[in-house]
Amino acid sequence: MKIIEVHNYDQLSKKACEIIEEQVMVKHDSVLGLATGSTPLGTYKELIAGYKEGRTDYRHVSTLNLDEYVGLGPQDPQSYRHFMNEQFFRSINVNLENTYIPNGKAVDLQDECERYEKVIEQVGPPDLQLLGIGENGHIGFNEPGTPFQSETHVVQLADSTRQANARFFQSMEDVPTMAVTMGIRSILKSKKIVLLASGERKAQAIDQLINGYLDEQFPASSLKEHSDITLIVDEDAYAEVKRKG
Ligand SMILES: O=P(O)(O)OC[C@H]1O[C@](O)(CO)[C@@H](O)[C@@H]1O
Repeated sequence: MKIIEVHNYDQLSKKACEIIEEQVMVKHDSVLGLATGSTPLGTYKELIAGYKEGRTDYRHVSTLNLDEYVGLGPQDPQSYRHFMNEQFFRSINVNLENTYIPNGKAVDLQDECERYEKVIEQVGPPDLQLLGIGENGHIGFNEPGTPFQSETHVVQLADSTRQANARFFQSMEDVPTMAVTMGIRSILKSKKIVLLASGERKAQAIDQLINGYLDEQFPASSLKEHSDITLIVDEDAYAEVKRKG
């Protein structure tokens, strides 16, 4: 695992942007695997700035997102489709038809998982997958205990994950209890993975990722099996690793 330590969130966002821009410059029809949550927001802002300055062109790029809440559709401000449209897609020249996110409103969720896995096969795998990490080590919405062989599936969200994401909703009751997520096996198919972690809330998880063993109770440990992982961490997220020396 390649580890890039930076001072703060701003530098983390700039570094992630640099890596993604390089990917799109080298391969103009790159497939980008994208993530939601707070961590990649700065990266999207930097990428938008780069686009506006003429550094990048997303006309031929396709994107595959990791997950979506069950029950939320594109019009719901808290849906991940809405998040991606607002925070990134509408500010660049990507063709929206080439942006893929699971459908959280699908009537048959099992069918939706199978359909999305086929989309990943046909469009992907991502040349570069951007990832965040949950405090409990989740990647995408793969909660502790998810088999490493899992493909796109429906998950029951852990209480801690719902609490962590409650800040985006009016009340805890509004936070969905289920999501559709790419599985760990689906994520590991990406050619290159860039994992971002910022802030002291992530320090334990980063320590466990770097110093712990492969363990299905800690989904991010599956990344150790991938041959091209870049972890970008800021000082606070790296603090526990540093403290232990
Ligand atoms: O970047 P955040 O908001 O800390 O979230 C970390 C992870 O949690 C999720 O938001 C899901 O709870 C992921 O999408 C994200 O990678």
